[in-house]
Amino acid sequence: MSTFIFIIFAGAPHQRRLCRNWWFNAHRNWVRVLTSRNWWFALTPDAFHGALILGISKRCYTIAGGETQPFSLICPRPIIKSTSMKKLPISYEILGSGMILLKRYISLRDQVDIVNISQTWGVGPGGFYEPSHQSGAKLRLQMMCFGRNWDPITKYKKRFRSDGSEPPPLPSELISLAKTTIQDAQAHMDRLPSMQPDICIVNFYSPVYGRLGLHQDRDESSNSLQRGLPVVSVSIGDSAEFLYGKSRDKMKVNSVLLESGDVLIFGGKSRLIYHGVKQVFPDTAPVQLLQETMLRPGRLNLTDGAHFSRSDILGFSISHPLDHVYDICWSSCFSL
Ligand SMILES: O=C(O)CCC(=O)C(=O)O
Ligand SMILES: [Fe+2]
Repeated sequence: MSTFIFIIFAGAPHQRRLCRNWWFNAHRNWVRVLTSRNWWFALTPDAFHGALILGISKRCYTIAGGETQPFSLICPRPIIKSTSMKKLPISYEILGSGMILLKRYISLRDQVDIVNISQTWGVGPGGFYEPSHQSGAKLRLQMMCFGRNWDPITKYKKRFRSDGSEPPPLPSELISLAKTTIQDAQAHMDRLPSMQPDICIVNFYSPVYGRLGLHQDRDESSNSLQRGLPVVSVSIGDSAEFLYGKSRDKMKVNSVLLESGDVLIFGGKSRLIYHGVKQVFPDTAPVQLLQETMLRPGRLNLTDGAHFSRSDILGFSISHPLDHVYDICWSSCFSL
């Protein structure tokens, strides 16, 4: 179910966009005061000083919490606007040492499979939920984990979530995808270690409202971080503006567009880059993907990583010029 709001913003296109972004930000704490089957009235005292907003309740765009149903990636709806899948070939862009963006790397077929896998597990125990920061503020996304539980407060410390659920096992398709992607990336760049994933964080961002602040992925084992074992980040659905940089300084970060089917890898010297999602652009998902999956408006991101490295498991740490070769052997042990 989704929520459609009809509000007309006047002005030049950039003013309308600013206004719309502001409105979505200001209304994340909607208060529903009256509902019927298809209509509801929401009071928004924070932004409009008590103005009454009229909406039609269908729920795909529901961005505030309070739902009792598990969050579903699927939402049947007419596809009004969307982009058709570009017939451009796969290409790559090196964004830094150990950081590479593979454009259009994942085929439509595989994107559909990834949505279906995420949906199947996402509605079950250990599925999507809205995580909170220590302050109590909610992250502006839905999240679930495969393989190992991570959340912004307990990090990897707790095996079970506060609702008692355990993360589902990491699907073999996601393991193979991460490993193959790294192998392909290694053909284009040096100093990118191989990686055997044991964790995948799945995020879903609503358009306009969804975002993720600048952060480092640094809760994995110290061996994994020291060895720069890469993170493999897969984007599906609406496009996003992704920020990355050496520090949290917003003035110094770089920005790149992540589109459906793109894979971003950061390992080696870039393993601890600051990164975040600034915004998700509505109606930018490929129309074929929406037709085949009925994916709700927004962006799905899967971040695969290695919480443990080979050294953690073998109980010693190797630092050797041939580390790269060891890593390949180690990965092949797992793929047998
Ligand atoms: O959605 C993305 O592209 C980034 C996700 C991310 O950084 C994370 O889950 O740690
Ligand atoms: Fe991250």
